[in-house]
Amino acid sequence: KESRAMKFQRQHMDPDGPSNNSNYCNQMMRRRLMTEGRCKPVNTFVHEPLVDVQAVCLQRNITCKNGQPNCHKSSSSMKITDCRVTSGSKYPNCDYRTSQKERHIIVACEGNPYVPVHFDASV
Ligand SMILES: Nc1ncnc2c1ncn2[C@@H]1O[C@H](C(=O)NS(=O)(=O)C[C@H]2[C@@H](O)[C@H](n3ccc(=O)[nH]c3=O)O[C@@H]2CO)[C@@H](O)[C@H]1O
Repeated sequence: KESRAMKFQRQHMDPDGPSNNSNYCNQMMRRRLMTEGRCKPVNTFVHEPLVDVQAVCLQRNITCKNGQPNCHKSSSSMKITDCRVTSGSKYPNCDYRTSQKERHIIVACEGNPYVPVHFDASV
């Protein structure tokens, strides 16, 4: 069974990206298995080294969207790509808009080692 830490990496880590093509999200959402059963509506990929994203867990605690207190915000902005399903998207042909941004990321961390397990938001 996939651990939550590994699921976070599958869904949100792409250190070698971003590739500047408008099909990035259509390709990556499939490749990372987020178009099975349904088109995942929103997903962010982070284009920074894994160690830098793991280090976000060392920032002070802030409240997550779900009210839990185990979220942390990156101290600097990071290169990300937001993938958002288009209005014309029809499962199983999931279609995404690809938006490259530089934002602070907010992740939830859990476990020992205390590592990212959920992408909460970007600001
Ligand atoms: N505090 C916590 N501590 C520990 N665990 C926590 C905590 N909170 C949730 N989980 C768990 O995480 C799991 C999970 O998949 N949560 S999810 O909200 O659906 C993820 C969102 C995110 O993937 C994506 N999104 C969203 C915005 C954006 O900018 N970029 C972007 O990518 O959309 C998704 C839906 O919003 C679930 O098992 C839940 O129990």
